[in-house]
Amino acid sequence: MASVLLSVNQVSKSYGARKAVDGVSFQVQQGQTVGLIGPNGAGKSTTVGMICGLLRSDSGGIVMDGEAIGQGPSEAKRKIGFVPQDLALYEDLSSLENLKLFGALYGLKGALLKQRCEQALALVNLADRAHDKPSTYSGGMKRRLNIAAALLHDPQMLILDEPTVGVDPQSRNAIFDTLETLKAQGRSLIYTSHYMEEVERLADHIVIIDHGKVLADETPAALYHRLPAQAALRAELAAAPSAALLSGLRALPGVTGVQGEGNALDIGLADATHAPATLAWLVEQGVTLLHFATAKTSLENIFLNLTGRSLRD
Ligand SMILES: Nc1ncnc2c1ncn2[C@@H]1O[C@H](COP(=O)(O)OP(=O)(O)OP(=O)(O)O)[C@@H](O)[C@H]1O
Repeated sequence: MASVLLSVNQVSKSYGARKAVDGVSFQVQQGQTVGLIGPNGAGKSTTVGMICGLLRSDSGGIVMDGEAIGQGPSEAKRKIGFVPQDLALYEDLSSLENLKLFGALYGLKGALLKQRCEQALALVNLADRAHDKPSTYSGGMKRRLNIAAALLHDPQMLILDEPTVGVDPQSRNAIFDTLETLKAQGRSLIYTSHYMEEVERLADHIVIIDHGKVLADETPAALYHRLPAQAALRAELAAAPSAALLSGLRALPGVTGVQGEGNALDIGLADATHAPATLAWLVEQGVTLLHFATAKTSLENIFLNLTGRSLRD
């Protein structure tokens, strides 16, 4: 069984009277990828800021690989690489020179510094642009350079705060490819997002946070099981469904909800295996189906389900 690498224990932090993080606890296992998801202002950045030791918590504690994260430099902090939302880059220097500066801050020098810079640039697919200035980069390329900078000291865990904000879809895929490679290398990852599909793509575990509190801390599969409908059957009928048809549908096994609008029917199913019998029942009732499709319910709905609000406005 994997061992615990990071343990966040009941941490809280207020800014003046505003409680930004309120008793947050979760763990990250060795090699695990955790997606920290919540709407704007939920407390994600404050939480990762405390994990990296950039912000001091008011109460609670954080333990990285057996050592408490505190103030000042420590071995525990060196095991973490942090990719903030914005990183100050020297626009007059090339990317390689920027990385050399960052590496020097970690005490790297000589052949090792050169090797780490080259490895990091190759990993984020910027080797061919190493001698260009970041000012000539797209938003996505700058973000990838940020990731390279966080990897120079070879951290066990990489923490990324909203790595895809302001990034075009192609660069977003490149960032995910990089994260997949890091994951395959056995590194632990934490990344924050307010897009469930992004979190689902890579995370072994999802921590949902809202108003500074953890609402769920589970595998994606376990979260799916919390949804009342895990699949949807959408059908377009030749005529608008009658009230009797709608109530008959609602009584069928596996049907968790039915909505009719005009000639369209949206049927929630506990899982997709109930789709054939539901369709057969409709045909038995003499309904003419013009079109139908099944779809997996999006995990995006889980936030709505937990809070009654959607993840984004
Ligand atoms: N330096 C600060 N001073 C005062 N309030 C702050 C500060 N930083 C964050 N906050 C407040 O704390 C709460 C949590 O903010 P935080 O940035 O941690 O959330 P977030 O989930 O990362 O949101 P976002 O996705 O918008 O970055 C918000 O209400 C925010 O306004």
